[in-house]
Amino acid sequence: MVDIEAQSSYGKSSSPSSIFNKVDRPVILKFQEVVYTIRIKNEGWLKKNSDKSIEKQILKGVTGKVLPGELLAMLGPSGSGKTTLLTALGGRLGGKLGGTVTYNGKSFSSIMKRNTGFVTQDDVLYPHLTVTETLVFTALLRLPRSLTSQEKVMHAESVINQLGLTRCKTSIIGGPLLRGVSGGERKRVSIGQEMLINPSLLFLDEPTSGLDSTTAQRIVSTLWDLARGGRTVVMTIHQPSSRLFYMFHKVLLLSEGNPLFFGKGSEVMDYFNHIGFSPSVAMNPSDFLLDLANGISSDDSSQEDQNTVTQKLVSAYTSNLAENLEAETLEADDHQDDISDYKKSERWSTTWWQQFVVLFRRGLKERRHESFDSLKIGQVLIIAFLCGLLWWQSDVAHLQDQSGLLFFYSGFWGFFPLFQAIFTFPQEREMLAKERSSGMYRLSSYFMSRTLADLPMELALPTVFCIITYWMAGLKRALESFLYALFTLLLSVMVSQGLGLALGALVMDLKSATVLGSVIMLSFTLAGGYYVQNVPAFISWIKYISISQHTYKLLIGSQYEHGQTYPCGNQTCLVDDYPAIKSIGLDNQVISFVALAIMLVFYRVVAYLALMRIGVPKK
Ligand SMILES: Nc1ncnc2c1ncn2[C@@H]1O[C@H](COP(=O)(O)OP(=O)(O)OP(=O)(O)O)[C@@H](O)[C@H]1O
Repeated sequence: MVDIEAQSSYGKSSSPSSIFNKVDRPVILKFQEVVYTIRIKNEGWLKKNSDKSIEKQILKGVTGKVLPGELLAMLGPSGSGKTTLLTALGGRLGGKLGGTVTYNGKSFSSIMKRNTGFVTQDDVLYPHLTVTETLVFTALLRLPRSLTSQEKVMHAESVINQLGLTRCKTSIIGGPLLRGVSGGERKRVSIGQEMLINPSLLFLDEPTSGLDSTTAQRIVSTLWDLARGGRTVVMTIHQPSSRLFYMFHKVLLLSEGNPLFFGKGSEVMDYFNHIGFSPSVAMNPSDFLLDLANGISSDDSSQEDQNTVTQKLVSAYTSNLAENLEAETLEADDHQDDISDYKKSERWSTTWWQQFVVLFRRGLKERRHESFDSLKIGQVLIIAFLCGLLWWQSDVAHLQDQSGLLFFYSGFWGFFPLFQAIFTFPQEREMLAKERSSGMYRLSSYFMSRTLADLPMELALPTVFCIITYWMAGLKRALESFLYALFTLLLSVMVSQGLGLALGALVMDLKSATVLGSVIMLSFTLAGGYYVQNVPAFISWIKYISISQHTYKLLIGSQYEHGQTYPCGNQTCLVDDYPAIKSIGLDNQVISFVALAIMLVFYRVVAYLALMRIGVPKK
């Protein structure tokens, strides 16, 4: 693999291709009568007696056509359906979508998906990676396997240069609590990630929101240049300045899901003038359009109510524009180049192994601060030394103390990895959804890399803990017993980690997953055979799935044998008769190994299956 920072000087000397070059396979985007309905649950105690759910129509028959080289801006007030339509056109919307959307006359396919760039409203980027690292990792994952790693790095460098990111290429992206690059630079990084694949179709959800007008202008100019290279560019925008407005080739105006205008940006004012709506004073066209979409006519004298204005605009659209648009979208395209000509075999740009290696390296880089978190390491070391001191050189004469230490092992190393792992997938949800919906990698390569990247540190900490406490506390002085105890502990850590991964992936909400994790692990601990020796029969099943029970049993097995005695009062007693050992038994160590091994696999399979729903539109 290439070293990203070492390779980053490539772009200076050579620019392999410009992102503004012509695309090979232009795409004509057509959408006819797009209707989208959702079901909203009627929740709350006040609505107890009403119907369980209501239907809400978000898009009410939107039609349009965008040609290669055109930049379409979708305007409308907040909640008018812009993002919903953009997501539908980008092939990322599940649920009840009516009407037809075609790309060069074909429906959306996985090949089309790989030729589509989609920039979401919120920039979903890793905060601890630099601009160069972000784009290089994306290039390594998204560019075809026919290119070498060095060529991919050069390509990323050329995108950095062309999007004007050279000045901040070594800065980290940053996040809410971490200072990084500016909002405009972050947006350009998001656009750059999509430009790497040189898409024929580019969708952007409010790429200028939150930016000053000069930065917004720069971004729209970039999009305009990208469109000029034969791309079909569709974006949503809230309130563009008049400078920006005249850069749009086409404009779609929405109001509560109804189209009010679709056509050339240069003709929009004439159209509204023609149907009797014109601004009373010279104003920014987008302000005027938004007023109209909100049902506010600038003609103060009429004092019409907002619904009447909207109704008038909707019927004017139906009688003046709808028919022509319908006819236009039904026209056969003389476009011969078909996106489906792409080789069907290349569903993924890179091999499974390449994806795994890149994702593994990216994971290590992004989480190096977490893995080597001094607070986490300090916490484990302090507890290890405290345990060592509290149980200092206890021997079998203090069987109760020793078995208490073993039970503490199983409890502490049940909870600790569980709570580390619970955060894994909820924290990555948005990134996974974004990258999976653009067909960047297989779920299996992501899953393996994500779970394995954390493992070295996850296993190093219990190993250090065990080395410190085992010898300080004077547990059985035999290498064999030490290794047995260490192996048991590591196995148990991996099972608890798996449970944390599964809960995080299933619930995808940190608060609920943490509560659920605490309840489950506490139940396992209570049923571990230490506190309650005779678990009632009707709840005895919990023993079989309790991580603590199996870990405790194996740890006891590593220290004591049948028939071994210990001094109790004035006499000697059998360890077999010590209540906590008697209740869980010294036999059937193998069953506990098998049970833990099954749980190790089972929880990971559950996590994997739960992740399959992320980044895939709901049916
Ligand atoms: N899954 C959903 N559940 C409930 N409501 C939804 C859902 N999806 C969309 N909506 C509703 O549909 C309407 C349109 O949403 P959308 O995000 O498309 O609007 P928008 O025009 O992009 O708004 P904004 O400019 O504020 O981003 C909103 O009222 C929104 O609340």
